[in-house]
Formats: sequence, C-alpha cells, structure tokens
Amino acid sequence: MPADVKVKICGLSRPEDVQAAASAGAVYAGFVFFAKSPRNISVELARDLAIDAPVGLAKVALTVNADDAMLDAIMNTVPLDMLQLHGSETPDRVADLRRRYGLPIMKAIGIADQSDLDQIATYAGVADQLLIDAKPPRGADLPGGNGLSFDWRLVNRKYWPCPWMLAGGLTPDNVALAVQMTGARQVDVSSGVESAPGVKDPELIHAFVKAALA
Ligand SMILES: O=C(O)c1ccccc1N[C@@H]1O[C@H](COP(=O)(O)O)[C@@H](O)[C@H]1O
Repeated sequence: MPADVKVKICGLSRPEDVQAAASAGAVYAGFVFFAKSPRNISVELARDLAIDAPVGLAKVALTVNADDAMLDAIMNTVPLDMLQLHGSETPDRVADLRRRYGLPIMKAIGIADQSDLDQIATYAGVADQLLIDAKPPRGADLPGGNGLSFDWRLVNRKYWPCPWMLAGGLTPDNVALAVQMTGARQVDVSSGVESAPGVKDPELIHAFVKAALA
C-alpha cells in the first residue's frame, strides 16, 4: 500500500492556521517572504510561528530571488527545515545556497507546456526536491500563489530522480483528481485554502488535507 500523500500548506501567517495545518495532518508549513505577496510575513512573525509549531511539522521558508542579506536574516532568525526557491534562481545559485545554509532546498519549476519540463532535469541534480507549479501569466506580480493550475497530463506518472510536489490551483475539490492524474506523492496549496487573499480558512485546510489523503 503506498504511503500517504504529504501535504504542504503554504502562506501561513496566524498561529491558529499553523495548528490547523498540523492537526489536519499536513507535513509541511510554508512561510512566505516576498513583499508583493498578500502572504508576506516578517522574520519575527515567522520565528514566533515556527517556534510554536507542533513538533513534526516541517517549516519551509519561501523566497523569490532573495539576496544573501535577506536569506541570512531569515536563516539566523527562523528555525527552518527547508528553503523553497520560487524565483529564477540558477542551478549554481541553488547549489551555493544548499552549501551555505546546509538545509534541503526545494526549487519551484513553472509549467505551462511540454517545453518547460526540460527545466526539471536541470534542477533535479542540484535541488533536494522540486515543486512543480503552474507558470504564472506574463506580467503577473507573483511567480506563484495565483490559484492557477496547469495541464496535469503533462506530468502524468512521470518519474524524476528527486522527490517532487505538485502545486498550482489545488483546492479541496480537485486535489484528489490531481493526485490520481499525476501520481504526485506530495501536494502544496496556498490560495485554495483561503477565504480571501492571504487569509487562511482552517476548515478549508482540514478539507484539503482530508481530500488529499482520501
Ligand atoms: O503564495 C504566495 O503568495 C506565493 C508568492 C510567491 C511565490 C510563490 C507563492 N506560493 C507558492 O505557489 C504555490 C501555488 O499557489 P496556489 O495554491 O496556486 O495559490 C503554493 O503552493 C506556494 O508554494
């Protein structure tokens, strides 16, 4: 029998939402450090949320083309288990940051069509995990967290040499189908468990995890 699907709830900013993620059975909690995002939080708030998070919930910092000073401030303040790079960080940058901080790195890859899949092989050799997300529309403010999905048939039952998570437009209503169509063993959600941009809904968090595990 295959192991349970692992769920990441991203963009948490309130203690009750971190608790909801943990009690629902999520494995990862994501904190967003990107000024343009409605989910952006300070390093101090992230530190407090991470310190109070239930044992066993892996804390992930999401950054977008962050410079060293910003990353140092995050790493020196927040107890973390993983760094998610959601910008246009090069493979060399990924390798550098992995060495520098000694944390597992998850690199996001934006997918719109078949040609985007080439990126996966490029990053699979340097990152610890990949996040396979929808490519943002041209000119979008956010490189992720837009509630948009991509054609899941593109990643149907693909096998890559490192663990990966499916993201992009997942909701309690579609996550079971997404898992079934792609074979993903891990899923990540942000806007699909919100009542308004940046406002998580504990009931939707529970519904999402339940549907992902079903
Ligand atoms: O959530 C954000 O605000 C965000 C900002 C910048 C980059 C990535 C962001 N979120 C990531 O995108 C995926 C998909 O989001 P959604 O479920 O479609 O809203 C999310 O899981 C985060 O990892």
